[in-house]
Amino acid sequence: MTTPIQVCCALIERAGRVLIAQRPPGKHLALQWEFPGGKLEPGEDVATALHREIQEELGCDIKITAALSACEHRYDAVTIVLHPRVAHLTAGSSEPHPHEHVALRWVALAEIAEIDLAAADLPVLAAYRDLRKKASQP
Ligand SMILES: Nc1nc2c([nH]c(=O)n2[C@H]2C[C@H](O)[C@@H](COP(=O)(O)OP(=O)(O)OP(=O)(O)O)O2)c(=O)[nH]1
Repeated sequence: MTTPIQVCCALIERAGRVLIAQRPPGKHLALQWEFPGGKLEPGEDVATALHREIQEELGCDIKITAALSACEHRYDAVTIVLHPRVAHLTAGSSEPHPHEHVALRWVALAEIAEIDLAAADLPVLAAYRDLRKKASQP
């Protein structure tokens, strides 16, 4: 069995919505939607990798506000361990632009079920829904 690839991703929140990005054609999971992020480089921790990836992919700066549990997912060709973080854009950040994705969308949780999300992201989404539900309870 091959060693899993460590991948970080950010659930960037704004005004009750979360940013999702559509993967380019010709890559693994072509045209599916994901949370922006990417592979950790050797020796990198999740936060460092995520700040780097978000700068490279979207040209913006984030502040991480919460960590969700890591989830392992086995695709046919590769196994990944996804390390999700909840975040928001910093006050001085540029607007996100899709440098490496086909498209970006800010989606409400109520509409995200309709989106063709990468399979590894489904448990991430469930954990995020729980977090938001707990936060809204008195
Ligand atoms: N960034 C990201 N990758 C995800 C998510 N869900 C999911 O299954 N993946 C998979 C897709 C890829 O197989 C892997 C991440 O690889 P990537 O291709 O985005 O990584 P990278 O940005 O470092 O790109 P590259 O150097 O391989 O071109 O994790 C997600 O929400 N965000």
